[in-house]
Amino acid sequence: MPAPSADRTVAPAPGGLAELEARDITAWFGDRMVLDRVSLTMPAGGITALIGPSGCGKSTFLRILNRMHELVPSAQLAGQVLLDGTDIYDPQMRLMDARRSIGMVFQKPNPFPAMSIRENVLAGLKLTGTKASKADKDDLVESCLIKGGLWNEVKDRLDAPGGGLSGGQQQRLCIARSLAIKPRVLLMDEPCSALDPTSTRVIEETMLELANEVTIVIVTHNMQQAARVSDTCAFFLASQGTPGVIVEHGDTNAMFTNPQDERTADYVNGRFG
Ligand SMILES: Nc1ncnc2c1ncn2[C@@H]1O[C@H](COP(=O)(O)OP(=O)(O)OP(=O)(O)O)[C@@H](O)[C@H]1O
Repeated sequence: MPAPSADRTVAPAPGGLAELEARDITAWFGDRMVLDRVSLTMPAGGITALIGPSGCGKSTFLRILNRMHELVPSAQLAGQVLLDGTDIYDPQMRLMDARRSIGMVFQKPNPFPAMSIRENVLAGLKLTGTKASKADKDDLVESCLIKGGLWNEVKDRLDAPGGGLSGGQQQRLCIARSLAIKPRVLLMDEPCSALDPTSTRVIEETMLELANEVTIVIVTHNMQQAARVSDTCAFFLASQGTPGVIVEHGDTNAMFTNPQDERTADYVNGRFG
């Protein structure tokens, strides 16, 4: 269980909770279009789940939301991603600022294995050139590990290597590391798919607590997980080699109990995918 957020919490990011809006996102790898004019608003302080069968473009869409798509040499993109109204692709916006505001947690936990737990949490400060006193760093390590739901398990061994933790603990360490640079949005690409049910439950509880201070977008193949954690949901589909589109989006409860599109009903009820 994540420790209850007591006296010390991660201070809200400057600017507070942020809405993320994707407008008319079209994406290509080489000549191949993989997303076709996808628009989606991800509400501030909410958890939005991206669901859909394999290959429909969910991860590509997620990576576009913090400018990771452009790391692939053949990748191209059209459209806008607005963080509280500011386009993260605007030439005035520095790449570092976009990535700093919009953090990412990956499918496979990727702590720096030889670095200590403490150094892992603080790694983002180094990368972003942020200076902090020893006392501030101690506070930050503690508050981020509390928020990541890991503090109680590691508080007596902060100098032990991050690679010595279990898979679930490593993933929570990665969440704590992301929080240390105070992102306004946290993107999570199947964060529990490599974890056992107990670790999955702890991460889900952590997410529900974090949503008070950071907007969350999660890609998941697990329909129960989408139903448990998300407030809103978007169903992606790429039928027969066509680019991915959003077939339906909206309130998660409504999409699971009363989907408007037959294809959504078939997918959420496990009839394909
Ligand atoms: N680096 C890449 N180079 C070329 N094509 C890619 C690359 N990454 C993804 N694709 C293609 O883009 C399409 C969308 O892939 P993407 O990984 O976004 O789908 P997904 O819905 O996240 O799938 P999954 O659920 O299996 O992770 C797929 O057809 C995939 O083959």
